Amino acid sequence: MDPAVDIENLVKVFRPQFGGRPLRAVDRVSITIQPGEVYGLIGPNGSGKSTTMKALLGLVAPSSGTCRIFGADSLEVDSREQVGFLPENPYFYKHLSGAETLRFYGKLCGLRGRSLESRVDELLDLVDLESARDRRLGGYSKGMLQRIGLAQALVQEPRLVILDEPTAGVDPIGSRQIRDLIFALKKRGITVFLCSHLLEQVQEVCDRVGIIFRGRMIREGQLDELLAIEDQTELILKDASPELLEKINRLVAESGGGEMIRSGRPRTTLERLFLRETTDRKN
Ligand SMILES: Nc1ncnc2c1ncn2[C@@H]1O[C@H](COP(=O)(O)OP(=O)(O)OP(=O)(O)O)[C@@H](O)[C@H]1O
Repeated sequence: MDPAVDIENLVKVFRPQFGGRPLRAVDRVSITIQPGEVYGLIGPNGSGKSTTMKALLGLVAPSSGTCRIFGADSLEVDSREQVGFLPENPYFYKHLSGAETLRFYGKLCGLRGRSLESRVDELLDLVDLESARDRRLGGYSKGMLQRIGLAQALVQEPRLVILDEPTAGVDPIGSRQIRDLIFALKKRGITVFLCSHLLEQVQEVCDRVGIIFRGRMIREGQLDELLAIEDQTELILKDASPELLEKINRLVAESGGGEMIRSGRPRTTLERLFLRETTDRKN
């Protein structure tokens, strides 16, 4: 099966219109995302996350390298058929209601009649905006707007959803709702490619993470592996008596009384890893 996302050696150089130095916004970035995975791209402001996503969507032409969606080159219009996109700053017609907005996008995707109406109902229910369906978007909160944006991205039942900062400007409760929606997408087998500055949320929802810094991918992997501290071992014991702990402290002896739940390396947090990789780095 083709990967959902296959970005190979992507380079994007922006050339200033009136002279000045060209900017290498993305520098030989490769990302492969398998169907059903939730992948998070993190990095400081201006590190090339949005440009990478736009190149994948065919909105920005790569200077070199290729981007493929389920095997189809991003420069071909057909590649976007299976993709839903929530941009960083989605624009909506403020005078339309939630239901009208989804109906509008549904029509653009070729839905009509009953199937359009039932899709609109289903999406409003999914993003928990059923009670606000007839209110104009001009009166929606930021969190509600992000959720209607997410519903819009799901109109044509995409197999891949690309979310550029889905929780930007959303309060913790709204962020939690969006996190739960991402879980719901994963449950349905939909591939999610997101970028976010909310590292705790990325840690919660993503299977794999890439850290991009000044256009380059500096770390990538399964969260478990990335967050493992290499030179330490952790023992988690259930019902361990003080005597047992003492024994363990003395010799790390065989347990006897307690039950070993898990042994492995303790985890750092994604936030600490991110800060270590980006702020301590000169280049
Ligand atoms: N159309 C453009 N023309 C010129 N430079 C651009 C253009 N789009 C992006 N850039 C530059 O490319 C670099 C990467 O920008 P990009 O938006 O991809 O970063 P980002 O990681 O998404 O940042 P943020 O977290 O702030 O959204 C930045 O220096 C930005 O100024």
